[in-house]
Amino acid sequence: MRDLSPLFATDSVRRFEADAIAVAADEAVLMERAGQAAWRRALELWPSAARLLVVCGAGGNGGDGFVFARLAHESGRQVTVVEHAPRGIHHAAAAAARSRFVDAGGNVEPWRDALPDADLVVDALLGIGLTAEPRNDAAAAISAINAHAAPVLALDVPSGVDARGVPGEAVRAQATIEFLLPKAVLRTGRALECAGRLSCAALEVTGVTPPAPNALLADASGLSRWLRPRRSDTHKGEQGRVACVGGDTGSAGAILLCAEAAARTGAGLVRVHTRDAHHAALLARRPELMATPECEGVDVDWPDAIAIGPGLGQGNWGFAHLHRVLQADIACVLDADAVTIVARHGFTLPTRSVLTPHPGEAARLLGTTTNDVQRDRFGSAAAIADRYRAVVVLKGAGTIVAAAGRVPLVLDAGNPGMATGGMGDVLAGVIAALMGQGMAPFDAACAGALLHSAAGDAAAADGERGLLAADLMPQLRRLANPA
Ligand SMILES: NC(=O)C1=CN([C@@H]2O[C@H](COP(=O)(O)OP(=O)(O)OC[C@H]3O[C@@H](n4cnc5c(N)ncnc54)[C@H](OP(=O)(O)O)[C@@H]3O)[C@@H](O)[C@H]2O)[C@@H](O)CC1
Ligand SMILES: [K+]
Repeated sequence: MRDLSPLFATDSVRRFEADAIAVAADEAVLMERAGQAAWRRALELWPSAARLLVVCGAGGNGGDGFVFARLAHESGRQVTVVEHAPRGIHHAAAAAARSRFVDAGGNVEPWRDALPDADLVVDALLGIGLTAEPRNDAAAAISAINAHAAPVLALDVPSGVDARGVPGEAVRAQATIEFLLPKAVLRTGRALECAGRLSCAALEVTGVTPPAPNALLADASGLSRWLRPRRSDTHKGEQGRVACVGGDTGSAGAILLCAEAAARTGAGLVRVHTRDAHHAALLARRPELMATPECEGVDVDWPDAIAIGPGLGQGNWGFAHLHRVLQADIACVLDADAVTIVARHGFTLPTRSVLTPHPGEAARLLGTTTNDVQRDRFGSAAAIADRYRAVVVLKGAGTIVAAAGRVPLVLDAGNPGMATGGMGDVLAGVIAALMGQGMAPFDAACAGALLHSAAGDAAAADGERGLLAADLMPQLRRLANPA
């Protein structure tokens, strides 16, 4: 079993930094080590970059940049520092780092609306001291970094990322080197896209207890934590009966994908509740499935878990099915239209519920905007979990699984090729199948979201563009059986 990697909120990093300064090393020492680690990283990633441009801000992040600049200058590189400090440098260690660079013969130019040519840009403008949208002057410097032709190495965070996400303009880096502890905020949403390749330098701090993690990062290697081989004497009744509810007229494909994914994730029996007109096509494609005549409705006593929502629609047909399911005390996954109906009517959910919203659906659940959700993905996932007393899988780059009282999981898996129709339907089937096999909702959501993203990555080996939801099926089967 591999452990999941701990991630930290910015205020936890701040507290750890304060402890480190009190116990292990003073701020200037940490800054020196940060600059050294960044310089080593630059040499590793861009060994032949001869002309280096370091954009330094007024705080500790700028100080790291000055250390970097001095080391690069001492190694014989051509270094220019562009300083963006309209209110001057008030940070003592940063001011000292600046003086050492200048004393070593380094060249500092003030920010003047444009940046000189270079082979590599180092972004040392803003670090974790940012607490709001960058002011106009800083936003202009960020835009100039983004417009530069050279690759960008960001120090600690891409400038413009704050503790919750990306409030406005932000640097889009090829790589980011974090200091002390890896940050949760950089593993999801727009901040993830801005960070590029991530690495973390621990700055040789010893004898200081790290804080409790604020999130856990999971990649495909974590699947074996949840998915164990089956007992040899098992039978299909033990592997879970899963009902998939959805596929109103014209949306048969959505519920077929959901049901097939449940079967490929090991559900013992899968029953589909959809329009009668869809049955022939459904059973022709997957004869292992069962389809219940519409007139019988959903038998909530039969399944061990239900996936409801794919292609459900928001009309009377879908509403009636959802209403029936929510009366029962059953493990259920609510996806797509089911999420929207729940948001609209404020239904109370069964105790074992998993909601799988994309950011737009999450905004409906919270009565806010998609931008607000993306601005603070961890906070939004937690707020939905609290409000609806459910496990939440907030989809999108760096999918988050959250539940009240649990440390959230964030996925280091998935790819842009998965932004296509039907992928969410597959996810709902996967999670329902795992709940049907006896997993608790939070574990099923974690394992299911990871399995789904890992299957998407495996399927994308043939190319992200043109990836279809159905391409995940063979990969789901393979990955659901880790060695
Ligand atoms: N953590 C660690 O262990 C270690 C941390 N270290 C490093 O220190 C960094 C943290 O340093 P920090 O606290 O000085 O903050 P930081 O990000 O440089 O920004 C401060 C400056 O930002 C500015 N500014 C603020 N808001 C703004 C706005 N809205 N819009 C525009 N500007 C705004 C404000 O400038 P001013 O308003 O004065 O012009 C202020 O002076 C950290 O990320 C890491 O790199 C390493 O050296 C060692 C180990
Ligand atoms: K930065």
